[in-house]
Amino acid sequence: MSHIQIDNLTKIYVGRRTQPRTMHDPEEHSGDNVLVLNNINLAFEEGEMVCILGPSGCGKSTLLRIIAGFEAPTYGTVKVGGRKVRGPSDQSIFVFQHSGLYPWMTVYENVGLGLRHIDDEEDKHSRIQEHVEMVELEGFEHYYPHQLSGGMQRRAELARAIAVNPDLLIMDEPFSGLDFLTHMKMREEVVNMHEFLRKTTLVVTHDIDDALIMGDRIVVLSGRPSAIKLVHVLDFPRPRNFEKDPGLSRLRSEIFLMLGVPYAV
Ligand SMILES: Nc1ncnc2c1ncn2[C@@H]1O[C@H](COP(=O)(O)OP(=O)(O)OP(=O)(O)O)[C@@H](O)[C@H]1O
Repeated sequence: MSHIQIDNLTKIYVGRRTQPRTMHDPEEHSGDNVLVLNNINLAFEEGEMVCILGPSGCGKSTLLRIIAGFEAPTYGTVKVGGRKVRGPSDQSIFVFQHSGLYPWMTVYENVGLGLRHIDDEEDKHSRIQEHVEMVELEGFEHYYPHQLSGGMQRRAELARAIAVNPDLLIMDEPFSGLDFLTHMKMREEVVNMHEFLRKTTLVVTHDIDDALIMGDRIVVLSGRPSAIKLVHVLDFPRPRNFEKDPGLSRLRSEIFLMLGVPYAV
């Protein structure tokens, strides 16, 4: 059984109607309704990292929010671990596009947020510390988010997400807004962390290179209403390098082309 099973998923955002509905005016095209996801069928396996690409506004974030239980599908079902998703769960942790750290809490407190249920203070402390160290933030435990760089904030957020030991990690544009070098470093850290922890991880990204360097598989969505354009297993050896791997480089050009850019930059 797949870890995540998505069957016939359709999402329509319902807007204000300007005209009464008629027989020839199906719901998905009426009024200001927006058909975002159109009959998506996908399965994600336990422990794999899948990167989801697609043009802006095609519904990538919507898909993640539905899998995380923040939004309900209009039609179809999403199951995680064999159970139908009916709302957010502690086992599916969402890392947002922009820092979701609580500004009034220190790094230590933010990382410990999901561990409040642990009564044994020593155990709790060692779990927080272990995850702070995993993202190389030791020494910054008592800093507040505004005292950290953008990259450090993302690392703290990652530590907070992983500390609760979720079954599923969902990341929406995890590197957006980071400078180039921090982006590269964070990407490497996420890949290393995934190699080590093997959590099922879904990453939405605009960045084709990120998807090809990180993913065990990629899913490419078409423009809205989104349907699946490509599902591709990335069995290229790691660490991946476009210059040294002509197959990877060729696939990169194909995906650029698929997304409307006829030349890879
Ligand atoms: N709550 C909402 N109500 C109405 N429409 C929405 C809502 N959320 C998203 N949409 C619409 O759904 C479409 C898909 O949005 P979504 O954010 O999922 O796309 P995306 O592929 O993640 O975009 P981007 O890559 O630009 O972040 C957009 O047209 C957006 O306007």
